[in-house]
Amino acid sequence: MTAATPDAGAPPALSVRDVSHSFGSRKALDGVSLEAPSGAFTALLGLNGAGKTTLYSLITRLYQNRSGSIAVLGHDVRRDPAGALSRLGVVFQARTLDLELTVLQNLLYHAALHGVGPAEAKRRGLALLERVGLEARAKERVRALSGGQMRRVEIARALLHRPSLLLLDEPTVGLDIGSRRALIAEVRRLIADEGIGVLWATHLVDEIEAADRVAVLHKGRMLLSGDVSALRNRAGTDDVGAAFMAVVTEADAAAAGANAA
Ligand SMILES: Nc1ncnc2c1ncn2[C@@H]1O[C@H](COP(=O)(O)OP(=O)(O)OP(=O)(O)O)[C@@H](O)[C@H]1O
Repeated sequence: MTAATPDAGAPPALSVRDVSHSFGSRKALDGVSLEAPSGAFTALLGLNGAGKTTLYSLITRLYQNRSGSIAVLGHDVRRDPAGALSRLGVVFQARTLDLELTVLQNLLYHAALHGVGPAEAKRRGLALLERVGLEARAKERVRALSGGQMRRVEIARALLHRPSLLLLDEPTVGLDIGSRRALIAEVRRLIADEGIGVLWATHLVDEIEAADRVAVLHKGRMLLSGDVSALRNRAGTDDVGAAFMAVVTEADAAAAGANAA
């Protein structure tokens, strides 16, 4: 298979501009902007409570964004929700498969919700299961799968309607090191083969590679968004973990200084 190259003139897979969100008086996101290009792995890096899940909830329209704009491949989620959501595949942090249905039944059910006909859904579902190494388990109940295998089914399911953007919210939580590596490698292959854009929320810096894009979210603010080299240069270290912590610590110190003044 040849690698897919994204159209240079096309809008980015995801564009977030100046988005804020509050829960009562608690500001969870404060003027957040971010771009995830097609054909690239963008890591949304943030500690617990940074605002990653809130941002995903706004992109997927679980919450409605009231300020700023969010667009999936140029389709604004507020003005053209159907156009945006049809181009979006999501793997949530919590498992969302029906344990009592078979693997294939889970996929067919999801495909029906997206208007994919049964014959096409079965053909594509089996092809995607083969991709993630689970074709032989298609007729088993999901309950019989391991956590890592369930995650791979969720990724296959998220790709059924051929989205341009795949959002994953801390997808490796609870997986062992082998399953984590296999899952990340699979997603990277998908990017290379199909040219989709991926936004991968995590706090695990070892999931990031030198060629990736990285967006550092901290306490609701986007501290940095760009190439991994931009993060390293900003912190003056090649160690991505140390660079992440340096940027976060600097932001905390600046906030403490501003509060004391
Ligand atoms: N439904 C809610 N009601 C009130 N506050 C909320 C709600 N959801 C999130 N928050 C708050 O918003 C902030 C961001 O939370 P969010 O879950 O988006 O962070 P996160 O980066 O996904 O964290 P984690 O890595 O722990 O999952 C936190 O201060 C959190 O307490």
